[in-house]
Amino acid sequence: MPIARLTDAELDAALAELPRWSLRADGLALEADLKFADFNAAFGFMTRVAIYAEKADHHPEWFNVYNTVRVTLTTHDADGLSQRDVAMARFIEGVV
Ligand SMILES: C[C@H](O)[C@H](O)[C@H]1CNC2=NC(N)=NC(=O)C2=N1
Repeated sequence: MPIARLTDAELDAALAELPRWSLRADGLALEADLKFADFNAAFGFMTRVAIYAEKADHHPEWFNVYNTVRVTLTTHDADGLSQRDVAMARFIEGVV
């Protein structure tokens, strides 16, 4: 089922609220580069996000190298950004 895309105003508000996150060049995703103390901390973070993702049925795209995780949030069912991405970014800010 399609999900509503963020309006320009909603997107501006989300970017203001989430300083660690930036808009991908194509405007269809939020990105953040996160750094942790070590691999254990990075993988612990990914585990917490994975549990959220399963509950929310909303899944991140991410790339992990040792203590870094590059996270990309987009809503496939919206072909762009939705409030689900904002909610996930907020959750991530609470556990990072
Ligand atoms: C069938 C299932 O509910 C959908 O494919 C869900 C799963 N996880 C998802 N994750 C993300 N990031 N976007 C989606 O549109 C999405 N859709």
